[in-house]
Amino acid sequence: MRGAHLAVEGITHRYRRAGQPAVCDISFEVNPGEALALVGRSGCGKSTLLHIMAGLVPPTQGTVRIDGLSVVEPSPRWVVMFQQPSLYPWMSVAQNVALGLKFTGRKREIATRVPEMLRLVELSDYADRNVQDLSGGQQQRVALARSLASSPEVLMLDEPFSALDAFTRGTLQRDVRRIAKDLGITLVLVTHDLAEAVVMADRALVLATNPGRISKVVPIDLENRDDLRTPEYAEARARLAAAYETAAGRELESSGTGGPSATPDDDGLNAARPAAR
Ligand SMILES: Nc1ncnc2c1ncn2[C@@H]1O[C@H](COP(=O)(O)OP(=O)(O)OP(=O)(O)O)[C@@H](O)[C@H]1O
Repeated sequence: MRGAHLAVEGITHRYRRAGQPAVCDISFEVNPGEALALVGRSGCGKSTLLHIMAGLVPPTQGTVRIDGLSVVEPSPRWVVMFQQPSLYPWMSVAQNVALGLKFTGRKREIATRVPEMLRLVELSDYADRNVQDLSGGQQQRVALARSLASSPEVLMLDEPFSALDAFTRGTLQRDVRRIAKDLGITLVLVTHDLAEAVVMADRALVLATNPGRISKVVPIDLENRDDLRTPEYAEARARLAAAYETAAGRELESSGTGGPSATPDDDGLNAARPAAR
């Protein structure tokens, strides 16, 4: 597998024709194999942006390109995992993992790919179990194996671990990052959990609200993501928290409810929208 390059070019989206845009003039790129987090307060447009990037929602304006190809519909090359694993309860673990291959005409690969994917997510011993007998964390691992079976170049995650307990969440965060890095997959993660962004991402885009726009880009250069007690982790987390608060402060300001004043600090990203469409 190999990660794809992702280019988001001048995306604006309005759910209602005359309403305020949910996201406004957003441009950024993600490098092949990079892990990017989209963070920001509830309602800043993280999920809207991810759904547009996955081809689930057509944007009002702008383009998303994956390796130069315009995204206009979902594809097995770019897959999304949601908070709910959406498994078929009457099927076994292996049958659920095989579904993507079955629906995309790759039935012949099932015999080799499914055991391989189950090994990757450490569920080999559960292949024949009914998915209903699995814990929430194990079910998310099944969903992950199903997503990976079609050899995607981009894996998009929409708060996939938020329903899990802290320990299971921490293990899955590290495992998903490790698997994506091992396979070279480009990762895009939506989360409001700053610790999750620091553990999983190489870079975080912090969004401000009303309308959703990029407020700040925060690089997260951490050698060690297994030990969260290091000064490097604390420093990265503090930097991200400061950017998050600035974005939230601006949101308070622009909605006219007061709040801390903030200097514009968008790294020129929204202005630097590529001209090509
Ligand atoms: N289907 C929809 N129809 C109309 N408005 C919508 C729809 N989905 C989202 N919105 C609006 O678009 C804005 C952005 O919502 P979105 O769900 O993308 O934000 P978010 O940052 O992912 O929020 P959260 O963290 O709470 O999930 C919000 O104002 C929301 O009310």
